[in-house]
Amino acid sequence: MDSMELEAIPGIGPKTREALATLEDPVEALERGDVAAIAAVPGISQGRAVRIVRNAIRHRHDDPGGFLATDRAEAVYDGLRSLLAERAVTDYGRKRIETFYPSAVPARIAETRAVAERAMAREFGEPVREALTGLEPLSEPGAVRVRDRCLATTDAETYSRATEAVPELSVELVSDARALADLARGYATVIALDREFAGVEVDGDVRVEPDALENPAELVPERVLAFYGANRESIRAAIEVHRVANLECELDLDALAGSLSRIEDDGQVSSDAELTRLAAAVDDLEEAVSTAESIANDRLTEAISETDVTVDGADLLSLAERGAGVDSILARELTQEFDGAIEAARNHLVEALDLQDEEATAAARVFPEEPTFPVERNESALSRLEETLTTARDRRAGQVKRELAEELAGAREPVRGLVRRALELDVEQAISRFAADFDCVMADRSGRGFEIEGGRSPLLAEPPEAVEPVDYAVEDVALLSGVNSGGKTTTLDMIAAITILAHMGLPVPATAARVPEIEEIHYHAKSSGTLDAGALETTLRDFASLSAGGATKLVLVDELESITEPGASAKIIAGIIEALQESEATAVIVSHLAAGVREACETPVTVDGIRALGLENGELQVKRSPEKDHLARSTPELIVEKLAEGDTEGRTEAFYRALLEKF
Ligand SMILES: Nc1ncnc2c1ncn2[C@@H]1O[C@H](COP(=O)(O)OP(=O)(O)OP(=O)(O)O)[C@@H](O)[C@H]1O
Repeated sequence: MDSMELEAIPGIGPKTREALATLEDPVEALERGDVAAIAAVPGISQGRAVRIVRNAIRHRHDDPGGFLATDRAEAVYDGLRSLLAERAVTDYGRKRIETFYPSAVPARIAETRAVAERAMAREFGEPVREALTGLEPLSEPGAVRVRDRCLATTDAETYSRATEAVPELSVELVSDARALADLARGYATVIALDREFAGVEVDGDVRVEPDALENPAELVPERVLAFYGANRESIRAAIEVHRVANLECELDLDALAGSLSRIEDDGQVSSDAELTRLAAAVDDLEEAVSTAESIANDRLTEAISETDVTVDGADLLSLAERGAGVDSILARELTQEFDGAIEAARNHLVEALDLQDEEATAAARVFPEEPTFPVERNESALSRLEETLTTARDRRAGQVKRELAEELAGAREPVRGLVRRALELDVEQAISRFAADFDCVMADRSGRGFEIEGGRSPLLAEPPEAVEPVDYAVEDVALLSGVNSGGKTTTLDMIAAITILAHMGLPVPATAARVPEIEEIHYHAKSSGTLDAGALETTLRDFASLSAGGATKLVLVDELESITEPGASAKIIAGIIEALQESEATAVIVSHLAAGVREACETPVTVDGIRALGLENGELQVKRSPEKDHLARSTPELIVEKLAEGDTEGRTEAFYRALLEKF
C-alpha cells in the first residue's frame, strides 16, 4: 500500500491522509497498528486513532465487518473490551486493545490468536507490571537551538541547504575571511562550509568542513541527545521491562542504561568529571577571586600592623614629596610579606577552582606582581581567565556531547524497537491477566452449534470466583426455559461473550469450548415492554431477514414474548424457530412460553431448561447448567407446589393440588 491508497481505508479522507503524511511512514504505522503514533498526529484524537487503526486492519484483511449485528451484541463486545483494556498498565496498551474486534476472517483471528497464545505461555508477575508503569510511546523532542556554534558560507545555495539541513544552528552568509574572524568572536566554534577557506588563518575555533552537511547529526549532537533526553524515562522503563520479562534484544542494555544516565531531561550531558570541573570553575570564578583578594589583603593588613617600619627622615620627606603612598613603603619594607600574600591569593584561586596547567598560569596573572595595597585583581587578566575557562568548558561539552551522540546515534532505531516491544508486551500482559482472572482457555471455532464446558459470563457483577460454571451444548436451535432469575440471560451472555472472544482470537472463560464458525452474531435483549404495532413490525422484519439465509449466524433471543400478547408471541417464536432450523444458524431462544411454542411448532424443537431445585428459606435453588430436553418449571408452579406441600389443615390442599395439576 502506498500513502495515496490510505484513502481506501474507511475513515481516512484527503484531510486525514494529509495529516497522516506528517508521520515518517504512515503506511507502516497503520500496518503495525501503532495507535500511539497515529494519535500523536495533530488533529487526530485517541478515539479516532483507534477507529482508523481498526478500519485499517479490516481493510488489510478484506473484512466486510458487521460481525456484531445488534445493539446487545455490540454491548457485550464493549463490556469485554473494557475488561481487557482495564487490565493494561499503559495508555498505549488500553488503546491497542480497543483495536481488537470480532471478525469472521480466519487470517485476522489467527493474528490475534498468536498474540494471545504467546501471552498465555508467558508469566507476567508484579515486577513486569511495575516496570510497565513508566512506559510511554516515544515523543519527538521540541526544536533544539544551539547558540555556541554557527555555520558560515559565502554561497547562497549552500546557505539555504544548510538552514534546511541544520535548523538548530545559525547559518551566516560571509563575504571573506575577515567576516569569518568576526564570527569567531561571537561563537565558540565556527564551521565554514566552503572549500576556499581551507588554510585561512583566523583566531578562535574556526573549522573548515566542506562535507559537514552530509552528516548534520555530527554538527549537532544535541539533536540525538534531545531525543534521548526527552524519552529518557520511557527508554529506561523499556529496558527494565526487557530485563524483568527476559525479552530478547539486540541492544546492549547495560551500555544503553549507562549512556542514558549521562543525559539530562533537556539533553545536556552530566556526570563528566572534567566538564563538571570546568563548569563549576566558570560559575565560581567571581566568588573565588573576591575571596582570594580578601585573603591577600587580610595577610597584608596583619603584616603591616605587626611591622615597625623605620624610615629615616630624608627618605620620608622624599616619599611624601613624590606623593607616594603605602605601596612604596610596602615595596621597600615588606616585599616578602607582599609576595607571600599574593601567593596565598593565587593558591586559593587555583585550589578553590581546581585549575590546571595554563588555567593556573592565567590565574596567576589575575593578581599583580608589583606591590600594592589593597591588593586588587587585574580586570583584563581576569576576563582572559574567564574566557579561557568558558572556551574550555564549551569545548569539553561539545566533545562529550559528540562522543555520547556518536554512541547513541546508531541506537535510535533499535531503541524505537525496544520501546515498541515493551509497549506491545503490555497488550500481552492484559490478555494474560484477563485469561488468569477469568480462568480462560482458547476456544475452537467450527461447524454449527456449540459445546461449552464450565462457561462463565465475565459480564456478571459477581466476582469471578462467585460465578457458577455452566455446561451447555446446542446442536442447532434450542428453546431455553427456566424460572425467573434462574440464569437464562446470564447463559445467553455467556454464549455471546465466549463466541465473540473466540472470534476476536482471544481466550474464553470456560474449561473447554467449541463455538460455531459464524459471520454475524444477532443477540436480541429482552425488550422492556410490549411494543406498539410499528415496533413489532420492525422486530418481525429483523427476524425475517435473519432467517433469510446469507451469512452464518449465531442468534440469541431473550424473552421475545414481552413484545406482544402471550398467545401471539408463542406463534411468532414458533415461526422464527422453524425458519432458523432450516437455515445454517445456531440459535438459543429464551422463553417462558416454551411449552406453548413447542406446541405451535410444526417441527420438533429442542427445549432445554434451567432446573429449579426448589425454594430454600425463600431463596431459589437452581442448577445453573441447562438440562437437555427438560421443560423447566416456572416460578408460579414452584410457589403453588410449596403452598400445597406446606398446607397442614387440608382444607385448602385440594385447591393447591388442583392448581398444581394444571401446570
Ligand atoms: N452462573 C451463575 N453464577 C452465579 N450467579 C448467577 C449465575 N447465573 C445467574 N446468576 C445470578 O442470578 C441473577 C439473575 O440471573 P439472570 O438474569 O440470568 O436470570 P434470568 O433467568 O434471565 O431471569 P429472568 O427470568 O428474570 O429474566 C444474576 O444477576 C446473577 O446474580
